[in-house]
Amino acid sequence: MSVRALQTLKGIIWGRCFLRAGSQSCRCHLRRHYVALPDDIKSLRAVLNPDISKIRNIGIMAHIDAGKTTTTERMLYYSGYTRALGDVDDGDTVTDFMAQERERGITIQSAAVTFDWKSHRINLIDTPGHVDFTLEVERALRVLDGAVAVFDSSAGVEAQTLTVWRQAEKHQIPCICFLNKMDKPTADLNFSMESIRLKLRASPVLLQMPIGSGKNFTGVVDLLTNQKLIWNLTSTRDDGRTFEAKPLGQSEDPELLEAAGEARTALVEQVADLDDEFAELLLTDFSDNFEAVPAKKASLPFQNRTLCSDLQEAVRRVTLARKGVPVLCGSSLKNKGVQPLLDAITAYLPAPNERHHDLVRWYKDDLCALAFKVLHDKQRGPLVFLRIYSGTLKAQTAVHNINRNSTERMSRLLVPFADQHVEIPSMSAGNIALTVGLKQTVTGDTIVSSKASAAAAARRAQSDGGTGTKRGDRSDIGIVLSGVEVPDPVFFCTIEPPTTAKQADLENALNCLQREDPSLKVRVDPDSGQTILCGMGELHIDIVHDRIRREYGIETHLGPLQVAYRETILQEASTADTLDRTIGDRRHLAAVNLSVRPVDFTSCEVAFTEELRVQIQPEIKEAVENGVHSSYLQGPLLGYPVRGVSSLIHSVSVEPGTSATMVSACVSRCMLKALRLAGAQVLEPVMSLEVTVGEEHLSSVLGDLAQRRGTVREIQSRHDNKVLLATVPLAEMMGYSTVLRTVTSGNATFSMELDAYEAMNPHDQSALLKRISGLM
Ligand SMILES: Nc1nc2c(ncn2[C@@H]2O[C@H](COP(=O)(O)OP(=O)(O)OP(=O)(O)O)[C@@H](O)[C@H]2O)c(=O)[nH]1
Repeated sequence: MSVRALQTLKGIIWGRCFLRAGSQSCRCHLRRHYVALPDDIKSLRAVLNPDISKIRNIGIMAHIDAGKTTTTERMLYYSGYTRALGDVDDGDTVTDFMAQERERGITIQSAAVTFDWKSHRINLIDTPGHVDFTLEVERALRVLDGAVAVFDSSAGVEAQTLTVWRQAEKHQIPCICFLNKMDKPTADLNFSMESIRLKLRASPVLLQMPIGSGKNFTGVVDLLTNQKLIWNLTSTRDDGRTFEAKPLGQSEDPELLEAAGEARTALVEQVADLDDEFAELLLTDFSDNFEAVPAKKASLPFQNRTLCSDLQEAVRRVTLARKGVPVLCGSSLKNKGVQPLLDAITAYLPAPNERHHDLVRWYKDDLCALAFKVLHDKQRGPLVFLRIYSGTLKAQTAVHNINRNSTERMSRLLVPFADQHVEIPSMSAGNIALTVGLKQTVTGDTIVSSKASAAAAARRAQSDGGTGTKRGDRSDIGIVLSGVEVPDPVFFCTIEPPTTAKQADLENALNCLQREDPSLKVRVDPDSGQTILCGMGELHIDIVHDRIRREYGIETHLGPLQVAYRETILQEASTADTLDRTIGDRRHLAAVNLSVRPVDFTSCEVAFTEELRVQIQPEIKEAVENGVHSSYLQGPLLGYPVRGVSSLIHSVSVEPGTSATMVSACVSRCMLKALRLAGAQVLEPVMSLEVTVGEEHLSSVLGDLAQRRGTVREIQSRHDNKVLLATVPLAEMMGYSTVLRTVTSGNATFSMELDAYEAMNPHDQSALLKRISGLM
C-alpha cells in the first residue's frame, strides 16, 4: 500500500480501541493567571449518566493531513484520556496502539471515545477522512450533534472537507472551524476565512486572532473576553497543558491592540446581523459603545435579564441555527490552542436535547436508539454502538429491532473510556452506548424496548398524519430512524480462500465484515461460482483484504481489481416475445409486449399502462416486475447492472397453468431484446480529482492526466502550490498514488470522489468490449 494510503488508513482507523491497562494521572497546577486542567476531570467519569445538557456528541472532520489525528490526540491528552502525547510522525498515537492491538488479536476498533471536559461529557465519534469511507462518514454524521472541521490554515478549504461539509449540511449539523497549523510560515488567517466563505458558503465568525505568525505564533486573543491566551513553551517537550490568560491591556503592542479592537467590533456587528435578540440588546444597551458588550451574562449590568443576551450565548444561537460558524485558531502540533477548542465545543455545539430528531417524538419516553456501528470482538462477539435518542437502555434486557423484526437480549452495557470499558447498568437519552450480546443487529437498525412500543409509536404517528417511514409493502408503519443511503460500489474483484476447506471461514468473515460495513457488498458470480467483493475504492478493498488476514487469520487471494461499469440505452424501443415451453406434462405459455426508454442515469423503473394496471392480477404483476428487475441486473453488453431505463408493459397474456417463474423468464428475455434494440451503451464511473502540487511538477501531472483521459476543469494557485481540479474515468486511476508520487518526487497530494456515471465514447467503449471479451 502506498504511503499516502497508509497515512489515510491511519486516519480511518483512528480511535480504535483502547483496552489499555493502567490508570492515568493528570496532575495540574492551577496558578494565578494560568489556566490548567481542573483536577475534577478524571473524577467526572464517576458520573456515568451525565445530565443531557452536558453531553456533546461530536465528530472531527478534515481533509487528509489537516491535523485531525494530532488535534484529536491533544484533546484526549488534555482531557486526561491518554497519559502521553502521541505524535503521528513518531508513530505513537492512539492509532498505533490499534495496530499493535490488532496484531495481538485483541480486536478492536471503536467508533467513539468518551471523555470529560470541564463538567461536560464528550463523545468523540470517528469520521474517517478518505473518500472510500464516505459511507462511514455519513453513518457517523447521522449520530452526531455537532462537528469540528479542522483546516490546514495555509491551505484553507480542501476537497475532502468540502465533501464532508456538504454531508454535515445535509444532516444540519452545527459546526466549529479550527484553523490548525498556525505555526507554519504560510499560515494565512484571511485566506482561510475567505475560503470558508467562498467554498463552504458559510459565514465564518472569527472568535480568536492569532498572536504572532509562523514559528513566532504564541497564542491567540480571545475576542469575546478580550483576553490573551499565551503558551510560553519552554522546550519542544513542553506539553502546552498550562497557558497564560490575561486581559489585553493598554500596555500591549499597539498594533495587536488595534487589530483586536477592530476584530471584536466586527464580531459584535456580525453576530448582531445574524441574531435578532443580540441586535436588540446592542441597540438598546450598547448603541454608543460596542466595546462594552460583555462576553458572558454574568458580567451584564443587570442580572434580572431573562433573555440569554450575552455575546457568547448569541454566538451559540448563531451556531445552533447554522447561520454562522465560530472560527478558532491554533497549532495542535505545537500544543497551542486546543484547550480553548474544547471549551468552544462545550460552549457552542448543541447538547442532544437541542437537536431535533424526527420520529423520536413518537416514542415519548420509550427507548429509541440507532445502531451506528457494529464491531466484532473475538472474546465478546459483536459489539454494537448505539446512539440513544429517547428513553433508557438497560443491561440484561431484551430489546426489539424494528428493521429485522426480531427481539434479542442485550447482556452488557459499556462506556468506552480510555483505560477501560466501564460496565454500567443503564444509560439514558443523548448518550452513546456500547452493547454486548446483540447478535442480529446491523449498522443502521433502529432498536426499541419492545414490539408493543414500536406498535404504540406507529399508532401515534398514524394518528398524527402518519409521517412514519413505511417499509416496503408492510401494512404496519415502522417507526425507524433513517439509516444511511448506501452508495453503489465502484470496484470489484474476486476473492478466494487458500483452500476450499477455508471457504466457510471466509464466508463467516465476510458476513461479519458486511455487518460492520454496509458499503461492502459480497456476491457470488452465477457463472463461475466465484465470490466477488464489491467496494468503494482500491483502499477500501485493500483494507477488507488486510482485515480478513489479520482478524480472521485467512490468507485470501484477490483477483485483479475491476471497475464496476453500468449499462444504459440510447433510444426508445418496443418489442414483444412469447414463451411456450412444456415441462413434464405441463404447458407454460406467456406473451408480453413492452417498451423501454432512456431516463436519467440514476434510476431504473417499471410501469404498466393504465388499462393493464387495473386488469392485471397481483401475482402476474409481481412476476412481470421480477422479470424486469432481473433484466436490470445484467445488461446486454457486458452483463453490468443497467441504469437509466424506464420500462412500460403494454400487454401480458398468460395461459392458465403457467408458473410465475416462466412469466418472469418470458419478460426477462423480452427485456433483453428490447435493451439490445434500444442501443445499449456502457456507462463508466468518472471521478472528480483534486491534486495539490508544487508549480515545478505541474506539467508532469498534467501530462500524466492527459494519458488517463482526464479533463482539467480548473487550475488554482495556493501559495507556492497549484491546485488542479479535473475529472478522470476511474478505470484510468488504478495505482494513481504511486505514479503521482513518482512524477512529483512525493510533492503532491490528491483526493478523489465519484462525480458521475458517464457514457463512454464509441472508441473507448469498443476497446473495453474487446478487452473484456478477450479479443485484445
Ligand atoms: N506545522 C504543523 N504541522 C502539523 C500540525 N498539526 C499536524 N501537523 C502535521 O501534519 C501532518 C498530518 O497530521 P495528522 O494529524 O496525521 O493529520 P490528519 O488530518 O489526521 O491526516 P490523515 O491521518 O492523513 O487524514 C503530520 O505530519 C503532523 O505532524 C500543526 O499544528 N502544525
